[in-house]
Amino acid sequence: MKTSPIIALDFDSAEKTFAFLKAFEGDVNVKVGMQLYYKEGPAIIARLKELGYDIFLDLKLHDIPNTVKSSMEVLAGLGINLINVHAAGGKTMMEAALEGLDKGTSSGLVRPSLIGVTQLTSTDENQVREEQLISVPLQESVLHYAKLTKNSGLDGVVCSVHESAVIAEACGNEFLKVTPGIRLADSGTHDQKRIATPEEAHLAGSTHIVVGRAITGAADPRAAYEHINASWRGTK
Ligand SMILES: O=C(O)c1cc(=O)[nH]c(=O)n1[C@@H]1O[C@H](COP(=O)(O)O)[C@@H](O)[C@H]1O
Repeated sequence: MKTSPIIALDFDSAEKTFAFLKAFEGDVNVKVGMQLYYKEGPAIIARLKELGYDIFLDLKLHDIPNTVKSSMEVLAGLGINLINVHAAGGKTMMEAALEGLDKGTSSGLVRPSLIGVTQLTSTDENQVREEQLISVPLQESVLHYAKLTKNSGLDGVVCSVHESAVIAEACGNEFLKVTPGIRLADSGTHDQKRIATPEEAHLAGSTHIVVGRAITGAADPRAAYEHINASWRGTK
């Protein structure tokens, strides 16, 4: 992926997606999530690729190793740049995901980077304790999943900005820290819990930021993108 913000294309149709993208040309990173992919299927990926976008396919696979492996083999053929699984699926599942990607790209396609979702940014300390029955602090749980992801051979994690620095320390600067939950100081949090500004992401060492509603819901999405990009690069 380019080192620029990844715009979450959380739209319910190709029509709305391409209307939104008119302001962006092919020079940004985009994320296709479950809503858009389930609606439009692989065709949406082919169209975005044709226009030159770098693509994060965010389907958060989490199943038995064999199912994840064979699904990844199929998805690898789409020619995407980045894809994810839930780290909670475990080491064997993550290794199987990698195997599937390798198999699906053995004809010469570039293997997409594979990252593990640690704890969703919509999760807080209380949920981890009460609903997941995890007795260690949330940051420790995220760090545990980051190390497990690294030991499984993956390229990085999805985490919140709050955990980027500690993951960099344990897993290295090159290990991807892809951070959603990005909000400007004056915007609403919606369903996110572990939020941070683009400036904070820059300081914490996030390697990528994922931004949806702060751009897609802005009155001027291109201006919002430029503002966030400059803040994240530390040039503002
Ligand atoms: O894997 C993701 O992209 C993801 C992981 C996570 O922990 N939290 C999270 O918000 N996301 C995705 O990042 C995007 C954030 O959107 P906004 O909250 O609108 O910026 C959504 O498309 C989520 O599906």
